[in-house]
Amino acid sequence: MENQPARNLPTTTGQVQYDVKEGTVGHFKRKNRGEIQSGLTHECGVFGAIGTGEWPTHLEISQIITWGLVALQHRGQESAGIVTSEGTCSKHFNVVKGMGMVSNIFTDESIRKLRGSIGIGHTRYSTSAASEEVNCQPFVVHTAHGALAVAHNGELVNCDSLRRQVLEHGVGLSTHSDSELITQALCLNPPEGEPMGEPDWPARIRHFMQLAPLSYSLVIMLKKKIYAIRDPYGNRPLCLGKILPFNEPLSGDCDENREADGWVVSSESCGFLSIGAQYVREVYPGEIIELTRHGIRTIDIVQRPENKSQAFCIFEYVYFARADSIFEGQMVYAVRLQCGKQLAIEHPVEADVVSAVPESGNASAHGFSRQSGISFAEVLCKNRYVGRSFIQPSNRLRQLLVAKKFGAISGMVKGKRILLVDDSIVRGNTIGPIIKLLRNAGATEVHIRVASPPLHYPCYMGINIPTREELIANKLNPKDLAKYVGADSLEYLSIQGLIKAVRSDIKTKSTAKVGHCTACLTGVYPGGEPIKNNDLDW
Ligand SMILES: O=P(O)(O)OC[C@H]1O[C@H](OP(=O)(O)OP(=O)(O)O)[C@H](O)[C@@H]1O
Ligand SMILES: NC(=O)CC[C@H](N)C(=O)O
Ligand code: SF4
Ligand SMILES: [Mg+2]
Repeated sequence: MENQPARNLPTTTGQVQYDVKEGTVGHFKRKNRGEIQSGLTHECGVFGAIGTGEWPTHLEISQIITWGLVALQHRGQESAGIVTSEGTCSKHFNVVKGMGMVSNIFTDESIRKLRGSIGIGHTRYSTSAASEEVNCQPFVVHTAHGALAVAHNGELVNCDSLRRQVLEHGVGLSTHSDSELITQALCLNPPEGEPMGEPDWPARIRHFMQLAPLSYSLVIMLKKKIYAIRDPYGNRPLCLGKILPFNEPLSGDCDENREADGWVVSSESCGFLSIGAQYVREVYPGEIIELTRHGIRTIDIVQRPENKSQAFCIFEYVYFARADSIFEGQMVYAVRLQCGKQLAIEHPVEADVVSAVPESGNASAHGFSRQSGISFAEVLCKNRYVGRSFIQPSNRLRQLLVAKKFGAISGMVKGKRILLVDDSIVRGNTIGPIIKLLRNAGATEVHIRVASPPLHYPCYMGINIPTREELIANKLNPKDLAKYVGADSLEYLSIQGLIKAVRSDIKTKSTAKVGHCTACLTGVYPGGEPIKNNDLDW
């Protein structure tokens, strides 16, 4: 490992060097996570809100952020935090953070404590550093120019080398979190210096973005403003919403010039209507937006290296995002529907009923049903009180637990040939026990269709995709997997089919403006090849 080339920052050719070996930070990744999981675990959610006009604002900022985080709860359930500013003292922010779900941390009392006209929030699924109180976000640091709070979704691909750089500046870090590292890196003076000792935050942010190409969506709060930032590849989502005066209709087109009571910025738009906000647009890849009580403005759009494409995570469409969120001008639900239609074109089958593995498989199953003309029926009930991941010592117990998570609606199943759609197969823990359930309930045939291609490679950009060895597609081809899980047939959507479904309704066809990361499917990483290493701690 000592002999590895220096893994520093983007090279002049624009090649990103991914810190993939187990280093100081890597060692702490996934610490305390010995549980057996199914699926892809989620990523983080970030949220920010600001009142416009006179301060103190009449908006209930901390309540708005709490509801915003509740809507982003599916992105991370380990811990959450909110930091607010009253806009009067640059040394003091109000902070509430804790382990667990949003509704447990933010009680009426803690929401009251979070006074302010501006604030940011975070809900965490850890990818770098352990799931512990000390790593909860937003991170707050006190600089010579006042306090700074940062909430981060994503994972730095060059974390180790950036860490070394920051430490070389004499800065101490108190955790192994890449998000704390970002917070400290933002405090570095930009190379061009700063006028008269005043901080030039946009220059600092640009400097950080040049040091770290991937992967982040950030909300950064100062005493009186928020910066919303997406990495130049646009890998993680981030969008803008406008809080309209009470009683104004939220439907219809929204433009940035319409009068606003406040602004919100969020990983996903799914919670906007419930907080009285209207979806405006996405933050563009590389864009730095400043939100103040006077409104919003784009400060800069940091470009990618010339030969590199945009790389929005395609799995946001497949699985991570809530179906009622909007990305690239389209509803996630509509894309999943399209994936199901494409799947039916690629892998038709004779069956009596099309059904879904709830939740994420639902929309694709409806798409399959519409395309094939085979009617849709629910055949499984999901117990919402059984968690997504679980600790069990044996395969037998693990499989029994999956079975416990679902129940078969026998009346819909008995004597039927069932075509069952799921959004993804990762480790293969879920689908086998479900097939067994359906057969026990009297299904005569069970055919599996997967609305995404097989996963072959790990993700270095904020998603917990297991090691190659754990990914079932690296052990069994579709035919053998069908046999292994007890299906009559099993087929995946093709990579081209997924891309086609995702892009079919995107207005612009310009390849400079549209691009998706498919690295976990293809092994082609957005910034270039990662340094290969077998000790991946994923
Ligand atoms: O092959 P495996 O490793 O077993 O994982 C695949 C399953 O995990 C996910 O479901 P999950 O229950 O996490 O979430 P959902 O309710 O959103 O579908 C995904 O939707 C698949 O159903
Ligand atoms: N899933 C995420 O986006 C995690 C953000 C950050 N890397 C952390 O571990 O806290
Ligand atoms: S590797 Fe997969 S999960 Fe990770 S960002 Fe790319 S598409 Fe998303
Ligand atoms: Mg599922």
